[in-house]
Amino acid sequence: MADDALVIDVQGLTKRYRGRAVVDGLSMQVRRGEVFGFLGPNGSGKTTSIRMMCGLLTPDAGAGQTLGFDVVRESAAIKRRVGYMTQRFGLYEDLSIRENLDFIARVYGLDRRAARVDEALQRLGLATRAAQLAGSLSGGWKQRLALAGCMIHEPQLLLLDEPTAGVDPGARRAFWAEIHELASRGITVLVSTHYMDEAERCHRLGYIAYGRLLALGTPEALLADSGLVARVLEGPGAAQAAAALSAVPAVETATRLGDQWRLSGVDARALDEALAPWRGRDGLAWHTASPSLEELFIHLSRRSADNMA
Ligand SMILES: Nc1ncnc2c1ncn2[C@@H]1O[C@H](COP(=O)(O)OP(=O)(O)OP(=O)(O)O)[C@@H](O)[C@H]1O
Repeated sequence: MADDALVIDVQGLTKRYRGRAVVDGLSMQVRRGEVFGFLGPNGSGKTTSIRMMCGLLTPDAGAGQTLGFDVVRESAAIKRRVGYMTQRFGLYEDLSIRENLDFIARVYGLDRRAARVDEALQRLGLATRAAQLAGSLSGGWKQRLALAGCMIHEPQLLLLDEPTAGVDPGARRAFWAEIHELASRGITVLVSTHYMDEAERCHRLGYIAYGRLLALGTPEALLADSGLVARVLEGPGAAQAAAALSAVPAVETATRLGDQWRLSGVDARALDEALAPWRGRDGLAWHTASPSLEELFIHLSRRSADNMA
């Protein structure tokens, strides 16, 4: 497969449960080696979308290919080439680290089992602790072991469903360094997340709400296209001003960050007009700032709720 080959190319994927479309007409493409993130409120259809694209769930309508195979007719071939990690990690706590990896290798019916397990242990830096029970590992190490487990059959596509829930920032950084290392070797990664620090590490993001893909692009492009602006308020009067301004329609979010407050919205003029009467009151000062992904996320959530109302 060429470097710029499309690993995922789907059109109109739809899934219905009890007559309700939980994913409605999903069309998208993902290139080889891309780290693609799905964002969206709880229950918006992220997991269902990922599962349909990876042969784990049959769509009720739509068509397309993943890794060159038909998502409806050749789902078994796709499944064999996919590594899937859910937030529960799926480890056996009362088996050792080596036994967990060996078990997964057996389930996949792999050849060279012992060698593959040894390679995974070396890669993880866990060779000397191979006999330790998985249940005794810290959250960060459990996560790395789970990642090693879902890579043992050398999949070309990796699915990560909220992979860093409950893992500390240091372990998260190490995990993401590993994800990008895999991507640089040509492995494509689909990740669903509620964490903005994970979202900003993706090459591209898709925002899903009510089963529809409402925005798609790089984090930078999504922020630029949103038209959002932000203002940071400082000084003793900041809390009082932010409390009053949060009722102004142009203010979409008012967020406290320690002693500072951030306001965001799409109408820069209305935002500044609302702020103007507060200048200098109680030493209040403010400056412009780039909008954050969190502010973008809230903006998109509100907009989609308004459109669906
Ligand atoms: N097997 C099923 N039967 C019936 N409804 C389902 C089934 N699987 C998912 N759903 C519903 O489909 C909708 C989308 O679920 P999905 O798990 O794809 O959302 P999500 O965006 O991944 O959510 P979260 O962020 O909470 O993980 C939800 O309303 C869910 O209850």
